[in-house]
Amino acid sequence: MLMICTPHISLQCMSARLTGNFDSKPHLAAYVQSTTDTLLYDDAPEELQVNSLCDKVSLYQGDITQLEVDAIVNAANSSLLGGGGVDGCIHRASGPCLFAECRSLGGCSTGQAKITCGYELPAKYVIHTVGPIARGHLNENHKMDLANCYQSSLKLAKEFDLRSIAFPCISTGIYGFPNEPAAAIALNNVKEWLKKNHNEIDRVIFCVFLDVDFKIYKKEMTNVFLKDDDNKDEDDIEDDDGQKEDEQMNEVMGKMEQKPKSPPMKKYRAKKSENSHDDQEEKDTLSSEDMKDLNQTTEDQIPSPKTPEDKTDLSEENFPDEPKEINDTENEERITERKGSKVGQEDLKENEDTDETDVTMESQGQDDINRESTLNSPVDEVKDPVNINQMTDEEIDLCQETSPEVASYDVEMCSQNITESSGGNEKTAITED
Ligand SMILES: NC(=O)c1ccc[n+]([C@H]2O[C@H](COP(=O)([O-])OP(=O)(O)OC[C@H]3O[C@@H](n4cnc5c(N)ncnc54)[C@H](O)[C@@H]3O)[C@@H](O)[C@H]2O)c1
Repeated sequence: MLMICTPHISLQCMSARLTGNFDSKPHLAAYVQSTTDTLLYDDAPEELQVNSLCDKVSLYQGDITQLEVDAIVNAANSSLLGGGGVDGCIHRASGPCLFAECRSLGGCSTGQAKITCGYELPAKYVIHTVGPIARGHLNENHKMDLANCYQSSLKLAKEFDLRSIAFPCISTGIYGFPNEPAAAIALNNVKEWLKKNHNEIDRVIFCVFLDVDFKIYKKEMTNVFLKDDDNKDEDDIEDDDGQKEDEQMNEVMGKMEQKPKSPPMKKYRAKKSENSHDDQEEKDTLSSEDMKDLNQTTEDQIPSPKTPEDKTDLSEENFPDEPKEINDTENEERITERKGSKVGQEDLKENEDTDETDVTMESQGQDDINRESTLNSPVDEVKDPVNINQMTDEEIDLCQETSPEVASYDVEMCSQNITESSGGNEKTAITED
């Protein structure tokens, strides 16, 4: 059943139909999975008879930080240190521990993805990916980079046994990727991945924020997924048969052991060492490109306590192609608010000497920000991010309490590194600027 959840139906009544592997946290709106009836919206078309591939996808319009899924994807920038738009919302909603963990990841290249815990978010994990900066016009590299964002994020979801994932419209905001081609790339890449990994995930949610994206996805989703019914070719039929066998097998296996929903980081580590030969087999079949990605993602994903010299210098010169901050009136308020916190000062300093932003992108970014704020996006409720260096031991303990997944992750060690680095390179980097 192709699900299209719209704001007309309150999430509360929808969550009443919530089924499947989702923890029901009463205070959190949850995304809807209606298993029986057609879901839908006022001018709902006939019930959409679609093949099983579409049982896995949903369209949701709203704030991604509200979704109670295994992972939400963040449209981040290459520093992974937060910013505005969906990136800013996710960082604000998840709390200071997300910032601390991102800081230990050493940035992320365009088209790649890295995973962190979700901390105070209803989602268990955040997959940070960096989309291409298209500035309103497209070339083949932009399209490939955007496709890689979806592929890398889904690859991480599979590695971490995540069963549900929500994507925002990556790169279509301040990065200026045109909305329609971006939607087509998102839908087609998710479809191709689902064809090969049908049993690896229960739900992929396309979380749109703006009406323009909702209209595009509503139209495109039926085209991209319904098309399968008409021109199913031999391979697909074979795939489906193969998948049917897998499904039966999984059903039997499923009865024998309850699959863990999504193991916390620590378990993942144990699993990795036990079945390293499996990983090796998988690596043997992966292409060299995938190998690079896989190594890059798996080794980097598990934050291990870093010695001071390990730190990657996150100052601006290491991320030259990052578009500069947009300073419009709303942002100015936000910026003044953030000036109070040390983090705000650091980030602002890093961004202060920014060169001219691209006019198209700026106006697009500006429109996005204005539109976002008119949509009462959570961006309006800006909370000052607490600076990890100023966190007391109790706060750090609280971080670890709120997210069992990070029990083994030493926030203290990380904050110690940060204190040292802010005493060392970062200060130098800033004065050099
Ligand atoms: N530096 C800034 O002032 C600034 C401002 C906006 C965005 N950003 C962000 O811009 C870069 C990434 O650009 P991008 O176009 O990939 O991302 P983006 O600018 O956040 O836009 C991506 C999409 O997400 C949508 N969106 C915004 N808030 C939410 C939400 N709460 N839930 C769901 N969807 C939402 C937004 O409407 C757009 O369709 C990063 O640097 C990131 O920090 C920075």
